[in-house]
Amino acid sequence: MLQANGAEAEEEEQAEEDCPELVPIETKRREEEEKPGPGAKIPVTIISGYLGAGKTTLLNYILTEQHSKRIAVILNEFGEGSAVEKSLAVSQGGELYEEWLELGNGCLCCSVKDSGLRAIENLMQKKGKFDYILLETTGLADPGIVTVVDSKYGLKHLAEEKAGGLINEATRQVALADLIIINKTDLVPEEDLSQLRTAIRSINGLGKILETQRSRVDLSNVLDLHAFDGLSGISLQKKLQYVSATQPHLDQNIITVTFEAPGNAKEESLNVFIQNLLWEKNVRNKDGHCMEVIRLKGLVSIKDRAQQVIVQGVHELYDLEETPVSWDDDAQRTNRLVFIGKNLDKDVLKQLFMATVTETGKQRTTHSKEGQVCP
Ligand SMILES: Nc1nc2c(ncn2[C@@H]2O[C@H](COP(=O)(O)OP(=O)(O)OP(=O)(O)O)[C@@H](O)[C@H]2O)c(=O)[nH]1
Ligand SMILES: [Zn+2]
Repeated sequence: MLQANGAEAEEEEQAEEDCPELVPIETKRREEEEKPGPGAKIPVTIISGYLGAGKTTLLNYILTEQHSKRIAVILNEFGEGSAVEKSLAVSQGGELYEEWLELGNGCLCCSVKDSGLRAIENLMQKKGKFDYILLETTGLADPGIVTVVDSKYGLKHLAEEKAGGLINEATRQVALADLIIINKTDLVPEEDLSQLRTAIRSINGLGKILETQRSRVDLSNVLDLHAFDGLSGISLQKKLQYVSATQPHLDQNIITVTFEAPGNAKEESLNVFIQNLLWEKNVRNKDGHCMEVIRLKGLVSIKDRAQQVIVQGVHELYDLEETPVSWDDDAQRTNRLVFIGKNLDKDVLKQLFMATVTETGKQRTTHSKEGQVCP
């Protein structure tokens, strides 16, 4: 997770291989901004989107808009060469600071892992505390993702075909998003907008969709994308309940599926289940195609744990996080999971989950056909 976490800060130094954890912000928060919930975590929002969709416009809007939040912004502009100069702007009490840092090319989790993370750490130490960190990027990202889609070219980008049946970048960005901003609505008639909306919703049944001009969005929608989740398992439970399963729309075949399975999950087995999906990629649908999960989100009940646990997954990265919310009584204990990805089959996933993860299930170790390995 890309969030500051006091306990992990020291380990971070040694565990260079692991994905990043930001340094702790031990300074006291301003009282009027004191929020409930555990520790001083800084939400990281990542702004992705196709070239020219309006990411910079959104960042500029956020930085110039009146708000009482202290926000650090890292611009991850496109450029040539193996190391690209990134502009880093910091809005603090209305003033704007700028810095430059070097991030290696490649997907965000790798970039942030090395120099990017260090730059953020330095920044935090130098400038003190921030309420939010925003990153603009076109690559892979951690939870807290805003994707800006161009009204005029969005459909075309979503339909782009990639060699070898790979998922195109635009679809991936929409699939990963917690918030999808359909920007430049001034450029297209309602009919086109409606088509784009349908295509986006068919890919991602979980994220919120907003429509804007000049990326002018209510900031409360952009900041704190996951604070809600972390503070209240109950709210997430409600939210997940209303997630719509989707039907494939464009050729990309990325859909959202969701299921609920009552009972307790065995933590060990849950990890194996998730790792088979995200790491081994050896879970097949009824046609024998390997499922490819881009985004995973859920609220689970883990055996011997009083609190509700949130599952967050983005590509190979995933994370189980305890919420402050307890299960009221045992009858209420249930697991609700949402998957966004390719070749997904709800029935197969649910059966596998019930058979291998929940307490009552019969033991079954793997779901892959023998001798066949998923790519
Ligand atoms: N017509 C119209 N143009 C817009 C809107 N929002 C942004 N633009 C324009 O679109 C262009 C690209 O916007 P940027 O914010 O630079 O897009 P970006 O996603 O940061 O682009 P890259 O960093 O190159 O990927 C600029 O010329 C903006 O002025 C909008 O709502 N309507
Ligand atoms: Zn990576």
